[in-house]
Amino acid sequence: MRAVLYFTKRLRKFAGGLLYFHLIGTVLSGFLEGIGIFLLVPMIGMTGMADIDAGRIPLAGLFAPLRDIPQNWALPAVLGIFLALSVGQGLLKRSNSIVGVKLHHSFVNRLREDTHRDLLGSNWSFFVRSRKSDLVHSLTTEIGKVSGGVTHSLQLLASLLFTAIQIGLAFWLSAPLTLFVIFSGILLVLMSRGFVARSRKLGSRTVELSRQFMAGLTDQMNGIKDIKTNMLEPSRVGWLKRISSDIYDEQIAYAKLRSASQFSYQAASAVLIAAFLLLSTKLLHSGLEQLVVIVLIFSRLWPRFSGIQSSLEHIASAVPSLERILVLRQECLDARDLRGGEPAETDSAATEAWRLEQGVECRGVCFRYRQDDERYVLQNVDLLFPARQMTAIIGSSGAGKSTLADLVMGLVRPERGQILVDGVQLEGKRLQSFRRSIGYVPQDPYLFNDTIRENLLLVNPKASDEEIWAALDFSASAEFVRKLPQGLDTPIGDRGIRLSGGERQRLVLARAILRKPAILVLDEATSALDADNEAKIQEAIDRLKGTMTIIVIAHRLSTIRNADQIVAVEQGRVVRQSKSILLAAGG
Ligand SMILES: Nc1ncnc2c1ncn2[C@@H]1O[C@H](COP(=O)(O)OP(=O)(O)OP(=O)(O)O)[C@@H](O)[C@H]1O
Repeated sequence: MRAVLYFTKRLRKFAGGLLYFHLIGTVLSGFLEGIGIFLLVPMIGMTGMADIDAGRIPLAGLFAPLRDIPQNWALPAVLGIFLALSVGQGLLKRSNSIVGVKLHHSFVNRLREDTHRDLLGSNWSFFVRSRKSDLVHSLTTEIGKVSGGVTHSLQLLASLLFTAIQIGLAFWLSAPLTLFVIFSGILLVLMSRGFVARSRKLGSRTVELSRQFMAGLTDQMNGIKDIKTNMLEPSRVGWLKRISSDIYDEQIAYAKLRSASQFSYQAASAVLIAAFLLLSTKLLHSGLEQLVVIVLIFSRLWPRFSGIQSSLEHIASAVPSLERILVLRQECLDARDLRGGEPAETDSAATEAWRLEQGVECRGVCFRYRQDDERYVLQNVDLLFPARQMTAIIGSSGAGKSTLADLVMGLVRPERGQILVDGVQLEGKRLQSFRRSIGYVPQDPYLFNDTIRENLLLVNPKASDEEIWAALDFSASAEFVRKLPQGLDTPIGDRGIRLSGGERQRLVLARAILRKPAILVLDEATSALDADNEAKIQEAIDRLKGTMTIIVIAHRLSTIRNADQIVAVEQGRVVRQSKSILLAAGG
């Protein structure tokens, strides 16, 4: 019931009056549904066409004027009223169902957009510890399940309202019989609590299985080259077979549960209707007309009970997905990127780029990825990256070079110590502004499945073609882009798969430069390049010296030769900062 309340509260907050409008529309439409048939008996009775004691039927008085209609017009008049009621109900149902679909989808869209925004607002550490496929799964499959929960919550609310009205009407017809049915209904609800609990359990299992499924498939697609080269296809086929069989078992279990619940309802209905007829004829001596009306009402009311039960089962199976989304959103809020509470600015124009005047300083910085890690990745780092100078960071693999760059860029925060930019610790908007002024080329550059132009414009949507070609020239990519059949408008495939590693690296470098950054961070950005292209980029970087702050993480001596400062990181500590010693050692 907590989930129903949650859905209802959210829906009410989101849709306001429209929710009530929709619910009333649904109730009215449900109420009118079949009312034509229900009223046929009193209407025909009132025309005098059949010998029915209309006086014993409620609402019959409404049709008294039918008595005055000439006999041969009576049937067309009755059928006309029946037709008008049925068509009116159909039109109401149609427009109301459209309102319902709009309400439902706009609510789900809002939930997805909010969750997505919360995700994007989370800090880098959050992404480091999360499985990406789980996040995609939450935004797709789990929100899809929540969407089903919303539909059933709307149906449930309408059913409850409708049932309440029908019960009122039934009470008016016969209080003892209504009490009997309500009592049976309550008994049934109590009996079927087990079904709801089991639906919820199965819902949790579904979520887990589909997460595993998506994670496995994502891994497989990302590592398809390794799979092919190592001939791992049979093991992957086996994996899919196993998980498909688990999903099959779980789906069958759910189908069995639902059919068992429906069967018990059907059986209980048959018993109830038999007992009900016996009670009304033998004990209460109800007349035929009254009995017909009561049977008609309960034949409409009873399916509602089973509808309520079915909705509760559906909602229960959607609850684990909803809970996962709520937990995820809370985790995102706890891992907000920017301290001070405000979410990341989505409008890039809203924050001015930072102009670095003095430099970025690490003061007693200690960092580890997890609080329970014994070892710190970086320990007591004291270091200044002076503005408009080039600093090279060297060190063995795993020494902490990339982590140091992440700290400088404000992607992760030190556990102890401070990162000062121009002498101040950055928070909120100032941190955003600083981030906007960084051009970054990672070790494993990412390109989107789009054209070269779109990939470049991502960081500077207003860049002209001239600026784009200048950036391509800088990164020694202009030549290969010109040779492509569609030039700048060439699609580059998933993660830029249609380009070579070196071409991808050069494009990402062009993208970083197009941003006109105040700080350029290159994390082994030339590792995939041949000597010729590396030399060209080296020259270009040399030309940039003095115009921007450059931080280069490098293994090759050629990359660091022209650096103003060289920082050696070893096992999380900055051990050397002297350029002459290193260059002398390197020959
Ligand atoms: N996301 C992460 N979670 C946990 N530990 C991490 C994570 N990223 C890096 N580490 C650990 O932090 C240490 C430093 O990693 P880092 O990537 O900074 O090294 P690096 O000097 O850049 O290495 P390389 O030259 O191989 O890129 C390593 O021991 C690594 O295992």
